[in-house]
Amino acid sequence: MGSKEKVILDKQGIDRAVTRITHEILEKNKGCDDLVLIGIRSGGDHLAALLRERMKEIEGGQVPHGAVDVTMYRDDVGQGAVRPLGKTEIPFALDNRHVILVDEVIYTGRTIRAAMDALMDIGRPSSIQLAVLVDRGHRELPIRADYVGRNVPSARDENIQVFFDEAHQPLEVRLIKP
Ligand SMILES: O=P(O)(O)OC[C@H]1O[C@H](OP(=O)(O)OP(=O)(O)O)[C@H](O)[C@@H]1O
Ligand SMILES: O=c1cc[nH]c(=O)[nH]1
Repeated sequence: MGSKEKVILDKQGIDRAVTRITHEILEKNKGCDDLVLIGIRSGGDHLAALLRERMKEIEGGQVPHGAVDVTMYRDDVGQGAVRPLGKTEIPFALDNRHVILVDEVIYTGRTIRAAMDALMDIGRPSSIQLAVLVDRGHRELPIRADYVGRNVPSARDENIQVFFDEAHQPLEVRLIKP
């Protein structure tokens, strides 16, 4: 790791944040009966899988888990090469369910706007709630997260990256200075 990088959350810190967020989701929704978890590719789906596991440990229920690729819904889709990060895979109905949308980092909010449009094309959920591991500020749209692992004040030219191992388990979150 270079001197321009700083670890914001290590494995244990991520684990604690995921556990806390899971409890907050279960508290707010009075359990997991009507929930579905949708992760945004490519890292949000790994975090959604982790939340699903944690919910099973705490509550015993199996929450449906899907993934959304937002590439074609992005507002900059016409401005460069389009590189889908994976497929949208939601093999269940969203109607009348509470969707927990999951992503690694929220910054401008544009990815979340795209994800909400993608989901609304698929069904009509009762609600969409947003869980992120890191909120780094600098929103450009009126969007906020309902569940946040860590708020990290950042400069616009910095970058925050979540690293995963080969089994898609989160390893650490780093702030990278230019
Ligand atoms: O709020 P925003 O300004 O839209 O930024 C947040 C998005 O940026 C990152 O994805 P990125 O586009 O870097 O792709 P990645 O998931 O492959 O890292 C992150 O995972 C979020 O999806
Ligand atoms: O710092 C940032 C900004 C957008 N997306 C990220 O993953 N990190």
